[in-house]
Amino acid sequence: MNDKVSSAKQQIQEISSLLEEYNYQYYVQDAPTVPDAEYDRLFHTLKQLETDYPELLSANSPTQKVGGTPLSKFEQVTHKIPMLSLDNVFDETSLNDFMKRVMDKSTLDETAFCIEPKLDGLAASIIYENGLLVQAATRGDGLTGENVTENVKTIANLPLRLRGDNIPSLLEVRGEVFMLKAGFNKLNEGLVAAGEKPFVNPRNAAAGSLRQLDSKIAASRPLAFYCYSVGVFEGELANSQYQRIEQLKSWGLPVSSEVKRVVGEDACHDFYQNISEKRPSLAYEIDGVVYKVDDIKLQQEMGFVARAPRWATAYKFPAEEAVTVVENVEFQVGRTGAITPVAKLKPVFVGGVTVSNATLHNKDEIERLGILIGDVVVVRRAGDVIPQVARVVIEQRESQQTREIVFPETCPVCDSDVERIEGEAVTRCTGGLFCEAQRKQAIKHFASRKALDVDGLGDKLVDLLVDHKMIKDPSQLFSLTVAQLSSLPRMGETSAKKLVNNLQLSKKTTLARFLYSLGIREVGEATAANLANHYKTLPALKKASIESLKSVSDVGEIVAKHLYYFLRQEHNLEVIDQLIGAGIHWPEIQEVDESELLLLDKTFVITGSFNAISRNDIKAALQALGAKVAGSVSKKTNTLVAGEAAGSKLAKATELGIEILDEQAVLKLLGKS
Ligand SMILES: NC(=O)c1ccc[n+]([C@@H]2O[C@H](COP(=O)([O-])OP(=O)(O)OC[C@H]3O[C@@H](n4cnc5c(N)ncnc54)[C@H](O)[C@@H]3O)[C@@H](O)[C@H]2O)c1
Ligand SMILES: [Zn+2]
Repeated sequence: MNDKVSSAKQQIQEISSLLEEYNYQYYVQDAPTVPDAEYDRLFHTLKQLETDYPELLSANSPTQKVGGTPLSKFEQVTHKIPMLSLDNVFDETSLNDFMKRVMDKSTLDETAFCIEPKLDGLAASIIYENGLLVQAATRGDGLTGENVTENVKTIANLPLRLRGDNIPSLLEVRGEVFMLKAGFNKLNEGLVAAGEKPFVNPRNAAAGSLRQLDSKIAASRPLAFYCYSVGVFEGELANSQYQRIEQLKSWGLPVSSEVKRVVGEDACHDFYQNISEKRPSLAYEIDGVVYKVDDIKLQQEMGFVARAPRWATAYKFPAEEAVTVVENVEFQVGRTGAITPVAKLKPVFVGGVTVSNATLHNKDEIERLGILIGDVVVVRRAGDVIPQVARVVIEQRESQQTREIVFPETCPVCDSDVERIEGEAVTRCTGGLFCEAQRKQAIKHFASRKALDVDGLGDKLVDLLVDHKMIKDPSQLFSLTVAQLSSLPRMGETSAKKLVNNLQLSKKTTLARFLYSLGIREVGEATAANLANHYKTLPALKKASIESLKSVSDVGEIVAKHLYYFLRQEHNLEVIDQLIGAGIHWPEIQEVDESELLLLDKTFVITGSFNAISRNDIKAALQALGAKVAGSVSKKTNTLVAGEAAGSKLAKATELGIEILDEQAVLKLLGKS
C-alpha cells in the first residue's frame, strides 16, 4: 500500500469512528454534541475519500447506512419497505446536477418535481388497516424500527381513524414527527425550571419525546405530525407524489401546506428562495427543501443507492451553527459605557458568512454558558442576527488549554473604574465625561435641550467636532473659535458666529440643569432637580455619601451608587472643574423656610400645551414652591394643570374628581399674571 492510500485509510477510520460516536449521541441519546454542519462536513469528507479510493469502501461505512439503532427497550418492528435517508446538496450547482440526472433518465414530455419543506424532526411509519391506526414505528436503522404506537396515538393532529372515500384497506403513511417552535421553547423552560437538562433543538426534543416508554410523558409533549409519503398499501393510489399527498389530506391526514408541484429549474430555485425568506415565521423548524421526482413510475425506474433514493434530494439551508474555538476574549466599551465581552473566534463559516467575533453579552451570560478561553464552542448565526455562542462543547474541553475570562477592573478605553451594580447585568465604565468611547454621546447629551440647551449644536455637528479632534469633552466646547468652526464642512461664518454666541449664552444655567447635563446614569431631569434642591451647592453634592444620597426624594440605591462612583472618578472631576473654569454658572439656591413653601407635599401633573409659558417653566416654578410634579394621574394627584388639547389625563382627573387648573389659573397661582 502506498503512502497516500495508507493515509487515506487512516483518515477513513478516524472519520468513521467519529461519525459512529456522533450517530450514537444523536440517534440513541437524542443529545448531539456537535452541530449538524460539523457532522455533514465529516460525512462529505468521508464520501469523497471513498469515491477517490473505492477499494477502501466498506459495507459498514456510515455512508452506507441509515443512521439510527433501534433501542432494545422497545418492541422491534420490521419495515416491509426500508425507510431510507436522503442525499443532500448545499448549493444550486449540485441541485442542478441532480435535476439533470433526473431529466437524462426521464422520457416524460414534462418532468415535474414535488417540492416539500424538509421538516426537522424524525421519520415515522404509521399503518392504517381499514382506516384504523394499528401500528406506528420509528425509522431505526432503516430496516428495523421501534414500536411507538401508544406514543404516536397521543399526537394531537394525527387521526386514529381515517375518513372519506376509497381508503386503501392497508395504508402505511410515512412522515415526520416534529415539535412546534413555541411548544419547544415552553418545554425547555419547564425542564430548566425543574432543574433538568433542556433539549438542544426541536428535532432532538421530538425524538426524545417520541421514544419514551411512558406514553403519558409523550402525551404531555407538544408533538405534531406531517405526512410526506406512502410505504406499503393495498388499494388504488395516484401515480404522482403530489397527488398522493392530496389524497392523504382528503382522508384527514395532516400534510404541510407548503408542498408544491412545479416544472422547470427556475420554479425549483424560486421555491427555495421563497421558503428561505418565510422560514423564520414558520411555526416549525425546517432545515431545507426536499425535491422529489413527481412521477411514481420514474421514481421506481431510478431506484436507490445504499442509503437514499436516486429520485430525491434535500437542498439544505446554510448551517446556522458551527463549531470553533474561543481564542481570546476582548472587552468593548459602548457609547453608553456598557462593557461587552466579545469572544475572538478561530474564523468559521456559519449562516453564510465567515465569523470571527461573537458577543458574550455580559457576566451573567458567561456564567450561564460556563465558557472559558480556549473552549470549543458552537457558534450560531441565524438570519441577520449577530453571531452568538450557543453552547460550550464540554466533551472537547482540554483543561490545560483553557483559562478563565477575567473582567477588567478599569475601563479598557479610558482606565476609569468599572462598576456593576447589583441587579444589573451590565458592567459599565464610570468615566462618562472623559471616556473616548462615550465622548460623542456625552457631548450630545450635554448640549441637549433639557441640559445646557445649546442652540445650533446638533448631533451631526458633535460627530464632526469629535471626528475632527476639535473637542474631547464638553468643557472644550467653550474654547472653540469662529475660525475653527467655519473650517468644518457645511459651516459658514455666520452659523459659526451664532454658535459661539449661543455657547456663551448657555453658560448661564441652573444647578439642576448642570447636574442633568453631566449625563450620570439614571439621573434624569427630575432627579437632578431634587438633588439641586437638596444639596444646594455642587461641593455639598460631591461630598455626599451613598447613604446621604439615598435620603433625597426619588433617589434609590442604584441611582445613589451611579452618582457616587461618577463623582469619585478623577477624570470626571477634572472635566467638571474645567466646565466651571470655562464660566458655567448658576444662581445660588436660597435657603428657604419650609413654612413659606406654598405647595409643599402637593402633587401636580401637567398635561396639554400652553401659550404664554412652557411646560418646563411651569414645572420648575411649581417645584420651587415645594410641589412634586408627577407623570401620571392617580389618586395621589392633588392638581392637574391642563393646557390646550389635554386628553386622557384630563378625563381621568375629572373622573377622580381632582382639582383642574387651566393656563390662566396656573399663571395666577404662580404669581405670573
Ligand atoms: N449533530 C450530530 O451529531 C448528528 C449526528 C447524526 C446525524 N445528524 C444529522 O442528521 C442528518 C442525517 O440524518 P438523516 O439520515 O435523518 O437524514 P436527513 O435528515 O438529512 O434526511 C432524511 C430525513 O429527512 C426527513 N424529512 C423531512 N422532511 C421530509 C420530506 N418532505 N420528505 C422526505 N423526508 C423528509 C425524514 O426524517 C428523513 O428520514 C445529517 O445530515 C446530520 O445533519 C447530526
Ligand atoms: Zn471608559
